[in-house]
Amino acid sequence: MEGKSIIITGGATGLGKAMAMEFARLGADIVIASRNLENLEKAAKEISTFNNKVIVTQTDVRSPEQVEKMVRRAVEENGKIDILVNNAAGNFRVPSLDMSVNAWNSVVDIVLHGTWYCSQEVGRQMVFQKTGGNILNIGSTHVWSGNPGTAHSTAAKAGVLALTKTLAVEWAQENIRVNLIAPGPIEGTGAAEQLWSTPELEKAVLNRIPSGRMGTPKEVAYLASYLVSDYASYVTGSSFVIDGAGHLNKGGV
Ligand SMILES: CCC/C=C/C(=O)SCCNC(=O)CCNC(=O)[C@H](O)C(C)(C)COP(=O)([O-])OP(=O)([O-])OC[C@H]1O[C@@H](n2cnc3c(N)ncnc32)[C@H](O)[C@@H]1OP(=O)([O-])[O-]
Ligand SMILES: NC(=O)C1=CN([C@@H]2O[C@H](COP(=O)(O)OP(=O)(O)OC[C@H]3O[C@@H](n4cnc5c(N)ncnc54)[C@H](OP(=O)(O)O)[C@@H]3O)[C@@H](O)[C@H]2O)C=CC1
Repeated sequence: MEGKSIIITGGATGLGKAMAMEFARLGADIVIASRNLENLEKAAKEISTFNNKVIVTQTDVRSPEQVEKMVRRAVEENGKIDILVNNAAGNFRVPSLDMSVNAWNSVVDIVLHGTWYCSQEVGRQMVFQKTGGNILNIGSTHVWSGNPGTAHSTAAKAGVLALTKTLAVEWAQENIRVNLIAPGPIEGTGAAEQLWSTPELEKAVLNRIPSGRMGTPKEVAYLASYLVSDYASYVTGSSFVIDGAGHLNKGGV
């Protein structure tokens, strides 16, 4: 990944930071973008221990104007963009019958609209550069299993999966690959705080995973590294589940 210029939204925490660290270890220049500047600066310090360039940009992916600024900044600093990881997301548990309009909009705006704004802006830049490139979206296994209590996130992630396939076909001639990683529960991340914050919830989540444990952020980062690298040069329009077989039926009666 030497010399590659990579934007990771939500790159200051959880899976985003783990991917940023791994891409940096492999030699890439990193731009991390999210809302909390303090988190961004703290993460940048850690990511720059690999002697690569790390830029932070305070960006709310729900704003097309802020996304445009983020892309302009990345191009000014690094001269180009090779890879975009659409990782930023919001999620919380709320019964569907009680969900407010704002609660629905807030999550769908971050997950689906934010992914679209970033993809379109970066896609335009990659076409302008005539370099090709690739986009990696972070989805969720909930798209296939459903997940009571997170209708907003699950529906938005399904939109992201459909967008992945559509853009992969539309932009294949531009040599832009578009893929998706669908993680199951990963330990020590924002999802843990939002979705299994009590011991009872955590136990219920663990119970559904045949491998008997949650994944780690590093395991997701290793898969991401493969997908954005040239080892995956013929892989596009695909989704990759990483969940210890959690989306499959465990068997038994
Ligand atoms: C296997 C896992 C799969 C996927 C995992 C992940 O994605 S993990 C990723 C995990 N990481 C993250 O999620 C990190 C980022 N997450 C966040 O920043 C926030 O959770 C956010 C998504 C609410 C966005 O913030 P914001 O400042 O834009 O929003 P705001 O504060 O203005 O609220 C907007 C509306 O939502 C309402 N509402 C909020 N919480 C709850 C609740 N618990 N209950 C009910 N409702 C709730 C709130 O009341 C308001 O509606 P109202 O009252 O006006 O009708
Ligand atoms: N961890 C898990 O078990 C799973 C995670 N996923 C997916 O993995 C990805 C990472 O999740 P995880 O690491 O758990 O969670 P985190 O909460 O650690 O990461 C979410 C990141 O998104 C950023 N973000 C949220 N809203 C916005 C916004 N409006 N604009 C820009 N950035 C924003 C947050 O930063 P800030 O608040 O500062 O903006 C934060 O850094 C998400 O796409 C999630 O849906 C999917 C399945 C399982």
